Amino acid sequence: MSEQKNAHVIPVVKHIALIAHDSRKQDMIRWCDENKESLGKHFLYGTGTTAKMISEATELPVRGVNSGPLGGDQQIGSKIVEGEINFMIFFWDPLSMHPHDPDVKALLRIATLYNIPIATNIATADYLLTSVHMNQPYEGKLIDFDQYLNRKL
Ligand SMILES: O=C(CO)COP(=O)(O)O
Repeated sequence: MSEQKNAHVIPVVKHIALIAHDSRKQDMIRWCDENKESLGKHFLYGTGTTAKMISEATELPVRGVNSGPLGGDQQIGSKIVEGEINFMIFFWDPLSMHPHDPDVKALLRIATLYNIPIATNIATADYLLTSVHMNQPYEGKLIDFDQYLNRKL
């Protein structure tokens, strides 16, 4: 076997945050289900309820933080600042107000500031997931990589 074949293979893996407001959760679940194979290559985070619903519907492992209204948006924002998230899919609700609107705005602000690609609808999420950047090996900080490989979330 050639040396090349024995070379250590680095898996293609990015850290993606998945977040959806209630009126958009079904869109998020459907999109995740349709893209299950591609998403399965990446490490997924989500706000509490979104993460739970995606995991239950698709069996994709999604590491949940708190629910959005209970600080989940801020936790995701903090992970962005720490360099732990590469892409954000955030299906926010453009038709209603939320009690944690300042947190939503703060998350969008911090993701913009840190140059994180953000998809707020299915069309853009499709572009992100099929982008060459999504499919380049991860070069940044990898957290809990062993856990990721074993899918022990
Ligand atoms: O409110 C949210 C984002 O602002 C989403 O939170 P959940 O995923 O917990 O519903």
